Amino acid sequence: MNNSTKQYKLTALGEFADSAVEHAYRVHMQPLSARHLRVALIVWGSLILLFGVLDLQSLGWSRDFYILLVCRVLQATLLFAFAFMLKRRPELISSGRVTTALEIIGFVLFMPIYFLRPDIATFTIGVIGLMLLAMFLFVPNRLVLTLLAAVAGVVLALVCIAMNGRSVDVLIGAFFVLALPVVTGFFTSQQLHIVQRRQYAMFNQANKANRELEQEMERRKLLEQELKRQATTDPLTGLFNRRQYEMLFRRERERCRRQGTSICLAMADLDSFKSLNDELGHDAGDIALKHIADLFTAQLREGDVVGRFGGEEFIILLPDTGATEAERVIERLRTRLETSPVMLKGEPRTITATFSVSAVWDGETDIVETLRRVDEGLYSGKRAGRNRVVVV
Ligand SMILES: Nc1nc2c(ncn2[C@@H]2O[C@H](COP(=O)(O)OP(=O)(O)OP(=O)(O)O)[C@@H](O)[C@H]2O)c(=O)[nH]1
Repeated sequence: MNNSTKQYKLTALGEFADSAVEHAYRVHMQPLSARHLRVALIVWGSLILLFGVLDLQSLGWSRDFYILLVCRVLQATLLFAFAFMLKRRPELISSGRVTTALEIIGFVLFMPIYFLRPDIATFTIGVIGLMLLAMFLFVPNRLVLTLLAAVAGVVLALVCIAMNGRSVDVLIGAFFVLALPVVTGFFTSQQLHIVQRRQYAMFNQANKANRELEQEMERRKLLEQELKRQATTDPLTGLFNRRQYEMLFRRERERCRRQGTSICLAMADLDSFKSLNDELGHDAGDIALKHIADLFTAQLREGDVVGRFGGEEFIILLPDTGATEAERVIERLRTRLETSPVMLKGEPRTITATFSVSAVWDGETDIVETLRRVDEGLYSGKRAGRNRVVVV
């Protein structure tokens, strides 16, 4: 038996064995049960009043008629009042105690008919039988409580018959007449309880499976985004990696070509970074790389694209920018780097870089061709003494 089957196990009385599940079920069913009960109460009260016409026919405006009328009006008022209350407070039915008390009071108030209308005694027993059956089928309540109210009704009826001096044979006959609807009602209602709870269990299981599926889809989406991020960015600086950069270059190159604007590519190679690593350690070198990545990103326009090409080399794509403007931007970047020391091991450390910048020429659709030229510029910048911008 798996967990879910165990959780929704049913007792012989058609309730969930797990009290928390049973409680949740009753709360779930409360609005519907309250509506059903309100209809049942209104029909029940109306029938009780309607049968007063029959009393009048046979008793006339007699004392007995008035006693019966008071009983009927009391009963109907009680039922209508409860139906009205249920509209505002449907939670009254969730424990079943109020409904059961009402059923027993209903039986008590019904019994005077048996004494005051001996002419229809057999008919009255039949009506009690019908009431018992209706109680099981139309009054939503816990099966065990309905059974309790029904037994109380049968005992009351039998006591009334006995008090009326009827023979044991009549008593036994009445017992069977009343027991039959109780047994029939009990087993029919039990099946209804079981079917409704099975539907509820299935509904909950389907909901749970849906929720799990949604969570799994969400998890996969996040995983996919994370994988994509890992595949496209450099883990240390968060900048685009080489593979992604090549794709972005082609896209921006094509966009600028369509719009008839220029596009420039620049590279920055940190100066003497090896000695920084050797002196302060690899971790300090990482902090410096991160600092430079943040500085470049902060200094450039939103449309500019910064990437890390591995090691201590950065690449900068400047879409919609001519060569003169690009040189100015890159020179500003170089100066800003030179004047923004980074704190390494508690000491400010100035880092410089050699830059090379070039316009992407017509016909250069692949980054490799432009890169070759920019790389040469970088090389000559290093040879010329570093910390400078070379335009190629
Ligand atoms: N901390 C750190 N260092 C790196 C990383 N990638 C590359 N480096 C280091 O960057 C240094 C690059 O050294 P070189 O290629 O000799 O260049 P350089 O010392 O900057 O000298 P020039 O470029 O000629 O000015 C090496 O020491 C690499 O280990 C990294 O991710 N983190």
